[in-house]
Amino acid sequence: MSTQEGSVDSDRDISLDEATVDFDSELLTNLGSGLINAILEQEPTEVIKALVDSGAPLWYQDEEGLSPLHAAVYVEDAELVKLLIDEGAVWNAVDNLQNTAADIALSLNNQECYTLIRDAGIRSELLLALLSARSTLSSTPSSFVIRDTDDSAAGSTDAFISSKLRFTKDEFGQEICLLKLKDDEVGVMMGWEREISEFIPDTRLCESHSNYSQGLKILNVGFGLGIIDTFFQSVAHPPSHHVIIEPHPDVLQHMRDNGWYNKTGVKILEGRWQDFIESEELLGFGGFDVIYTDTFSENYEELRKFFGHLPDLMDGPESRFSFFNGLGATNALFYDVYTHLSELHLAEDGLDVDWSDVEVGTDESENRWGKTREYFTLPIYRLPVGHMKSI
Ligand SMILES: C[S@@+](CC[C@H](N)C(=O)[O-])C[C@H]1O[C@@H](n2cnc3c(N)ncnc32)[C@H](O)[C@@H]1O
Repeated sequence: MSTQEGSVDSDRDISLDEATVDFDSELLTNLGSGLINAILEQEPTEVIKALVDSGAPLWYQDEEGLSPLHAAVYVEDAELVKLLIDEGAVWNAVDNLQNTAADIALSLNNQECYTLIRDAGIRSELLLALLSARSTLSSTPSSFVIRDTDDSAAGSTDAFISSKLRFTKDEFGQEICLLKLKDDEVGVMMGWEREISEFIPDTRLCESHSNYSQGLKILNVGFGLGIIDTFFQSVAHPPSHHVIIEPHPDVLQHMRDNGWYNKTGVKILEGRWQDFIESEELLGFGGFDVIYTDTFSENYEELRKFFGHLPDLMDGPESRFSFFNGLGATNALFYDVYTHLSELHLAEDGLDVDWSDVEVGTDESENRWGKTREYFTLPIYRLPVGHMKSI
């Protein structure tokens, strides 16, 4: 066969392949839109099931981003929602307005549909966490929490630590810390979080502890603006030991400039928590009464690893643990799934969690923090306080 003949044959192969792909995608589009229409027209469940069995794709989304699951929620058919989930519907697909099917259920005040989808999300994320712990599973479209592939300074610790930070004051005189990201600056720690931090040390973590009057042993991971550490220092009975783990050179310099290295009882461990977690330098304190962590640039997988070290770090059943519960906080469903996921994972590590709702989205603060609050757009912050389960 000549080279020329060969290229004619391969050209024909390519166009045959293209024709097959076109045919397949047209078929799938027809099946997908047929399924969505059948759901919206409230055809009997058996008809819908037959369409799914004959290959109608549950992942299909029409021009408006509507999926079969969105459609089932629009017609408020909980039985169908369950069927589609059991058949593999994508629980976290968003339409063109960025609404998941569960968001639609919330807006319709349909608790049953919402809970079915939320629980599917929790199951899916739990499974992915398990698989990811056992293998080198990479991110999948249905995982939003377990693996975060953001390698910018906002999502990667390495990039974050080598980025420049700017400590400044905003127009209202509040101290803020900004991180340079390409042409933009992102808030690493913003004043609005004070509302959350203020709530933590006195009431939840410190005052009710039986060692409070003799000075608690406190561990904080991630100094940031030092809001939480300042609160820990300002309680009526200051900590006997106050360990702060912080890796960023600009933050460490800021701590130096503000006298943190000279405070009584304060020990600064320069590095990441991963560098110290099994070290004598940290474990030598012999168990902490209060532990808090908020590392900004790490994903849930890292937080989950930190949870696993808590039994070694906590002094006993009276010790308390809290963390900045901010992952998934741009969407009510994702935040709910993430909150449940962390509760289940903490339970595996032997901790019970009490949750308190803190209002952070008053109209005034909404305008006040504008773009800098884009990573937490919900009106309610769910504050966790964990205790070791007593045996
Ligand atoms: C959002 S700020 C913490 C804010 C703090 N809770 C406050 O009250 O101001 C996050 C901090 O975590 C630090 N950080 C990031 N990765 C870390 C890691 N692996 N170990 C310890 N600290 C880390 C950052 O340098 C930053 O100072």
